[in-house]
Amino acid sequence: MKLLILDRDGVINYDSDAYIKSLDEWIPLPGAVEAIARLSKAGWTVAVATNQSGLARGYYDLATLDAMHARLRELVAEQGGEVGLIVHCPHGPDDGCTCRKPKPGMLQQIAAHYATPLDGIWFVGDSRGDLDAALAVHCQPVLVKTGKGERTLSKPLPAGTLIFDDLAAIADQLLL
Ligand SMILES: O=P(O)(O)OC[C@@H](O)[C@H]1O[C@@H](OP(=O)(O)O)[C@@H](O)[C@@H](O)[C@@H]1O
Ligand SMILES: [Mg+2]
Ligand SMILES: [Zn+2]
Repeated sequence: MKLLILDRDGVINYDSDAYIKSLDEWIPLPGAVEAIARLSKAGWTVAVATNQSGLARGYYDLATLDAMHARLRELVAEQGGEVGLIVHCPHGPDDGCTCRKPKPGMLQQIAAHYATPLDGIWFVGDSRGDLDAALAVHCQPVLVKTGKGERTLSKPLPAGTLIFDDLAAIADQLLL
């Protein structure tokens, strides 16, 4: 199965150290919507695994998060593509959940949904926790330089991590 799993903030849309707290703050990165559409039109399933501790922190509610994801789906659909399963972790760092990256719970949830193994599946993120979540379930860790990617790149990376400028470059590579 051609499955690609993406982190959201810093990969699909701009991220902020102040969190993405409203639909207005949710702004796609250049080329990201087009990249998802190109991939899905070429037969790829593009799923999303995103930490959303802002919910636990009370910065925004589930309706706002859902509106962001509806906007993403709408924009990709306008380009003739579609977005697969979007899974989020609503918990805070101290909640001890199994889904907050770097734990791999969301990746496992996506694999179960599509009844497919995760080995070698690319998981694209901008933070070290994304890369560690990938490694925990034998996904291929992929770092983009957008969002917190440059910050992540300033420290040693897990061996074998693939590095790309942005999601558009990843689509170019996968669609070669
Ligand atoms: O990159 P993904 O997983 O899609 O989402 C990250 C967001 O949930 C937020 O995660 C927070 O980390 P803490 O949850 O406070 O550790 C901070 O890094 C914020 O800047 C960021 O917007
Ligand atoms: Mg991120
Ligand atoms: Zn969680």
